Amino acid sequence: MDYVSTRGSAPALDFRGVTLAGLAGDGGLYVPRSWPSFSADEIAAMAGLPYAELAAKVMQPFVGASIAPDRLLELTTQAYGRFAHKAVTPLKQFDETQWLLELFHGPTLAFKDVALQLLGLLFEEFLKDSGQHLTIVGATSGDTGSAAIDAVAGRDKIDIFMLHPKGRVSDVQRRQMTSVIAPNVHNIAVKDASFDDAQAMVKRMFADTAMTDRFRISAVNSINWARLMAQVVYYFAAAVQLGAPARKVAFSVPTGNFGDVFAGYVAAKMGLPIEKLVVATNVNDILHRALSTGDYSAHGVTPTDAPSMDIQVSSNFERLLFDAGGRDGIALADQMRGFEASKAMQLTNAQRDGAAALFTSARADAAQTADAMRWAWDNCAEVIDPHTAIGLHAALNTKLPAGVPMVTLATAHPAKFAPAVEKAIGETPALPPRVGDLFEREERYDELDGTYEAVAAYVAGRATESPL
Ligand SMILES: Cc1ncc(COP(=O)(O)O)c(C=O)c1O
Ligand SMILES: N[C@@H](CCOP(=O)(O)O)C(=O)O
Repeated sequence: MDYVSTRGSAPALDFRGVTLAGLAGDGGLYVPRSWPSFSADEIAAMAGLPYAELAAKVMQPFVGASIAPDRLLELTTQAYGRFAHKAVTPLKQFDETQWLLELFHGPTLAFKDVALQLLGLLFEEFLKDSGQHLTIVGATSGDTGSAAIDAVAGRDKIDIFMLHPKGRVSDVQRRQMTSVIAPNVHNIAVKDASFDDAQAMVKRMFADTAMTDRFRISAVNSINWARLMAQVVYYFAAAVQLGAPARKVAFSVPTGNFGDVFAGYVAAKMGLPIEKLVVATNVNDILHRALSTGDYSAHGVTPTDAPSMDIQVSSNFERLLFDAGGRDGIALADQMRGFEASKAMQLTNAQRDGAAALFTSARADAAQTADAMRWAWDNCAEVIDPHTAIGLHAALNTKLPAGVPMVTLATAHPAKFAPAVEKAIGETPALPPRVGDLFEREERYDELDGTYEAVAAYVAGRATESPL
């Protein structure tokens, strides 16, 4: 298996190469050259497998010769051994058609743990015996940061620099990052910035030879293919429990950077019978507008009760535009350069038609988000977080053929966003005991002006030089 860039000019790499590279050298994102697929019999045989075994089976075609099958199983067993639920991503039933896939049983209480617990181990696997040191630079609207820090804190050959927009993550999210006191963890609160600003700085660093000549820079955001690969697994886990391959299943996915829902697209490409993928956004609705009208234009970020989805420039949408639009990297590079300059672009007919075959979309404002939290509480005594509620709102408003179950991805534990949950349902969700003393821990982070120069100088002053 090798990987090509969505912008057509970076060299193709194997799995080890894309994992360590993060972003392609031409500014594009890596995707597999072709999609591996499973037969109906192979999918049927996945029913009942322990999660770690299923994960190794689904991911092996992407990993190829970079890791032997037995070793991959050891890594998935270690990664998912830290989850608080034996099923890792348990499925709950709401009613005859609506289901909830709980993805927040990892160490930092959000779906990011599913991929990042593994990615931390993959980095270590690929760095051992290499003499190289990795400088991870990431941007977070709250959840990626804590999950990535948990996954790499204390590792010898890795430094992590995590940028969050100051004041725009929840208190729990901030403390989960800033209370990890380890010599290789560097938290940066970027002043007067949105997640999009922070993400743009991270991408710029990958193209800055003054940095890349000295440091081996990599990514933990979903621009890194390995992140998405690990997220494909839970689509298989849920669908086979609900009767796949004999029965189609639909998924509603709270969406920001388009990584989670793109993993669903990959699962469909691999043969999983998915009826629809519902892209659920908050009022930062660029993806809903793009999928429903073809207009992909960023209107500025509005802070909401679902801060992790306060995103307007969705990195992984580029992967869909590439694949669904006919895989013309050179044309896409041109289109993306236009978008980067004007923050607006029109999808081509091929991109729109390619996307429409599987995706639909919906948007939830503040009142609709709160209504969905109340629906889950009143009808099922289930406390859900605002991000999950946006997915549930979309799920409840999507028409499906009879007999097709709808699975909403529960992307975060409600206690991460307790004030918004309490406002909606009058109940305050408690933090699970494993993070119980969070509010007593010391916090450590630096504040920086929101300029690329300030961030680059900060990283350069603390990172360890490493040859490529
Ligand atoms: C809780 C939560 N839900 C949903 C999302 C959106 O996921 P994605 O960015 O993969 O679309 C995020 C952040 O990415 C998140 O942290
Ligand atoms: N919602 C994310 C934003 C970054 O997305 P990623 O999936 O690309 O890492 C967050 O919580 O940080």
